[in-house]
Amino acid sequence: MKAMIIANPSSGKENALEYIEQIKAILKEKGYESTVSKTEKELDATYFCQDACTNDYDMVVSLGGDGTLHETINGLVDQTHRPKLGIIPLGTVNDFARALNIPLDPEEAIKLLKSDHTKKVDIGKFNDRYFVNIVAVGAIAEATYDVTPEQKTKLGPLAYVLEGLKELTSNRAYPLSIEYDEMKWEGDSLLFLAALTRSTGGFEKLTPEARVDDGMLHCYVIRQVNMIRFASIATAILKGELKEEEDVEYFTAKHLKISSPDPLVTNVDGEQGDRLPVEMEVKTSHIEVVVPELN
Ligand SMILES: Nc1ncnc2c1ncn2[C@@H]1O[C@H](COP(=O)(O)OP(=O)(O)OP(=O)(O)O)[C@@H](O)[C@H]1O
Repeated sequence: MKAMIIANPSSGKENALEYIEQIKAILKEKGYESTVSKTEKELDATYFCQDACTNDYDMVVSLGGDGTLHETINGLVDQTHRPKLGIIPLGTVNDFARALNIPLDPEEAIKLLKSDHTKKVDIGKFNDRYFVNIVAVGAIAEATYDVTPEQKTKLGPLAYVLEGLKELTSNRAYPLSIEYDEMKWEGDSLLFLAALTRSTGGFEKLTPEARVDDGMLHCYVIRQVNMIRFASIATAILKGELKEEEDVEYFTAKHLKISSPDPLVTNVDGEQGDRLPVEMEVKTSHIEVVVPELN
């Protein structure tokens, strides 16, 4: 069997290469011959992964942060032969690893590669690219670009949450039109979220209803509210009860289109995405990931 290790030397603490021998040794025990592909720039992970698919590799291991993982998955999704995916998280947020209960300690995640336990997970299509965790539209989505690399290193996921909350309190709402399955929602919204997993933005309670393999986008629309109501929504987020709030519309969808008269930018798995209008759908149980047995 053949495995490709896609390693981003610049991820996290810039120590990806220190783990390569350990990964190779574990994969060898499992009967894999490994090739190492080191990324040098944006999209390298996507091209490497596409090569692994067309050359019939049996497994691809992403060794890096969410950016590397995202690029790797984008290389997998459209292929007919899709190798199993192993994830060694080295980044700051590691949302997808959290959602799948993959250890955040790289050494522990490497040991997990021995496991025969896998899970087929949903992938979201967003215009002509893919996402695994969450799409956000509104003030919080715009805010995540203000997080500096220093803040990210010091505060980790909290940096996004703090920036996001700061922006939300500015109480800027945007007119949104959301067509989902056979339904439609229109109104002014502070924030729209479409989540595939329960771990989003480094927060394990933001979207607790979402499961990685339920074939659904879990959507939350926060309406324009006054500061008192906003405080109640912020508390609900911390308790994992966002959908219970009266100013929050919650629905699930397999397919949706979202538009606005304002040229709003989107945030897709923590990175800047296309401006509205955008279209999303779910590819159900599309990628097989090595996970711990408790999944
Ligand atoms: N050798 C390299 N040097 C610099 N950047 C690279 C290199 N190889 C890939 N990249 C780019 O670095 C981006 C960020 O990588 P990644 O998300 O893995 O690390 P990170 O930023 O430390 O993680 P996180 O975002 O979770 O904190 C990737 O999306 C990729 O485009």
